[in-house]
Order: sequence, then C-alpha cells, then structure tokens
Amino acid sequence: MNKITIIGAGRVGETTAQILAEKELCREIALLDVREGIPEGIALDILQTGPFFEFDCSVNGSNDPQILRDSELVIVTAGLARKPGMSRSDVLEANVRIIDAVTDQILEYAPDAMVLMVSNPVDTLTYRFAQRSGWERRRIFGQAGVLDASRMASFIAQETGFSTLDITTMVLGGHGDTMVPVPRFCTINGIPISTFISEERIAAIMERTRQGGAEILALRKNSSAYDAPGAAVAAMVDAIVNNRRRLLSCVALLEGEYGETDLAMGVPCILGEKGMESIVELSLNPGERADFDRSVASVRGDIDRLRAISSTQELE
Ligand SMILES: NC(=O)c1ccc[n+]([C@@H]2O[C@H](COP(=O)([O-])OP(=O)(O)OC[C@H]3O[C@@H](n4cnc5c(N)ncnc54)[C@H](O)[C@@H]3O)[C@@H](O)[C@H]2O)c1
Ligand SMILES: O=C(O)C[C@H](O)C(=O)O
Repeated sequence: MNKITIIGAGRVGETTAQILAEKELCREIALLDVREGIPEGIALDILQTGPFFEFDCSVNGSNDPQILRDSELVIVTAGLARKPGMSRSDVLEANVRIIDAVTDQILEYAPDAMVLMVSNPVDTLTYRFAQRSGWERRRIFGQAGVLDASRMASFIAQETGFSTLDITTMVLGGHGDTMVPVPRFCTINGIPISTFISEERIAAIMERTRQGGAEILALRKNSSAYDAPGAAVAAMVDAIVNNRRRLLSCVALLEGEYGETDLAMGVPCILGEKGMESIVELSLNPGERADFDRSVASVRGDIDRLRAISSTQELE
C-alpha cells in the first residue's frame, strides 16, 4: 500500500503510526490533527526512529486536511477518550461531532479510501460514518474484537502458563461491557480451553476481558489503553496490506447477517485487500445467542441516542 493517513495524532494515533512504520506497512504515513504543531512533531519524531528500526517510508503531519489526498486507507482515532468512571458511550455526544467533521474531510479529500474506525464508541461511530458517507460496507470497518481477543488471549496465557502464540480467542458483539467472549471458539493449539481451565476460571477470564479497557484506564488513570490498541489496528492493517484474508472479529455493517440490519457491531470478518470482504456467520448456541442479543440491544441503545443527537444538531 502506498499511503495511510491517521486522523487524530493522540496516544492511539501516535502508537499506531510508529508500529505501521516499524512494520513498513506502507510507503507514506500521514498524521492529521487539529492541535497546532503536534502532528508535525510526532511525524518527525517517528521518522527519526527509522535508522534504528530500519524503515525508510515517509512520515508527515499536518493540520491541513489536504494531507488526506491519495490515501488508500484512513484510520480514525480522533476524539475524546473516556475518563475513569465513564463508559465508552459517555463520549458519544462529543465524538459524533468530531467524527462528522472528519467524515466530511475524508469525503472531500480521500473519497476512494477505506476507513478503519477506532474512536469510541466504535460500533456506533462506524455506523455513523457509514450513514454519512453512503459508501459500500466493505470499505468501512472498525477495530474492537482484535484488541478484546488479544486481551483474552493474554489472560488465558497468564492462567495456563502456555504461550500466547498457541492461543486463539474470539470476542464478538459491541465494544462495551456487553461484549461477547466466546470460550467455545477459544483454543490452545486447537484444543478447547475447557481442557485446561475450569468453568469458574473461564467465567472470570470472560468478565476480565469485558472489563479489559476499564482495568487499564483505572491503572493508567489519565489515559485509556493505547499500546495494545495500536498493535490491534496494525494487525488489521497488515491483513489488508498483505491481502492475508484473515478471519478477525471486526466492527462491520450488518445486512441481515445474524438476523440484524441497520447496525454495526463486532462479528467475524474476512479482512483482505478489498477491506471487509465478507462476514462469517457462526452458529451460536442459545446462551451465546442470548449474550449476543444483549449486546445488540446495547449498541442499538447508542444508535437511538445518536439519532436524538443528530436531530438536536439539525435544530441548532
Ligand atoms: N476501538 C478501540 O479499541 C479503542 C482503543 C483505544 C482507544 N479508542 C478510542 O480512540 C480515541 C482516541 O483515544 P486516544 O487515547 O488516542 O485519545 P487522545 O486524546 O490521546 O487523542 C485524540 C486526538 O484526537 C484529536 N482530535 C480531536 N478532534 C479532532 C479533529 N476534528 N480532527 C483531527 N484530530 C482531532 C485530538 O487533538 C487528539 O490529539 C478515543 O475515542 C478512545 O476511546 C478506541
Ligand atoms: O477503554 C477504553 O475506553 C479504550 C478502548 O476502547 C479499550 O478497550 O482500551
């Protein structure tokens, strides 16, 4: 891939840019932010790590949205992060205004790009981008399940002492407290985790996964997570750039899959050079389906709030 632009040169944006550069996932990385000097400063700083990490792609920053021109992929990390005690949905109102502004810039300067949404609440903002852009859904997806699955894998590794390299996990649903870790689809080198971990401990790992973002936020205090989120975004970019057609849990627009429409949420997707190429429909058992439905209801609650915010904005 030639050019990737990251909108929002904050903690997640900066970490993502550094990893993309280190992995040389494109020839040009651009950072766009509203804070004066910051995107230029971060870009220069990352560029100067090139001799150590042996990359030679360019890294540029700007406050000018024209930097989006020629981007093949745009990663959106602009917006407020929650503070301790808040849910991700509590920043919906502030972030929808930012995402609308960013969407209009993408439509103007990078109308042929793919968009990877990261800003929270990510399911609802992915949906918002889709509504406002009217783009085909394969070009629009969000990051949530890759991060949540990596958290779950880390907890399973800690529990069992086995290598994370052998651990496969799957987390579906909305990226909030109702997310759906699915232990039936979690294995250690193909062997179900229930072979090694008791039912009670699996339940504890599922709950810790649901609270994974809040746990980091409580410890870091003034910052939500950004190291693992940046790595999760980079894993999705790697799948696209190298056309790996990986099966990853991504936020995707549902058009009848899982019996849902007019909704974006975490489901297993095939991610490759064309973007979100298809959604894989898993057969969920009654308990998993009930958890999934609870998550659907939660994301739909945010989408209803989104509609209320939109109509208020139209009146302003
Ligand atoms: N989906 C996930 O898994 C996941 C993981 C981590 C963080 N997040 C979310 O990502 C977002 C960013 O988190 P962060 O920790 O990097 O926050 P941050 O405050 O460090 O960075 C946000 C950046 O956005 C910029 N910004 C605001 N309005 C803008 C605009 N209109 N155009 C361009 N830039 C703009 C700010 O100036 C700031 O630099 C938050 O909403 C957070 O909740 C999501
Ligand atoms: O927890 C947050 O608010 C940030 C992000 O969604 C995360 O899961 O780390």
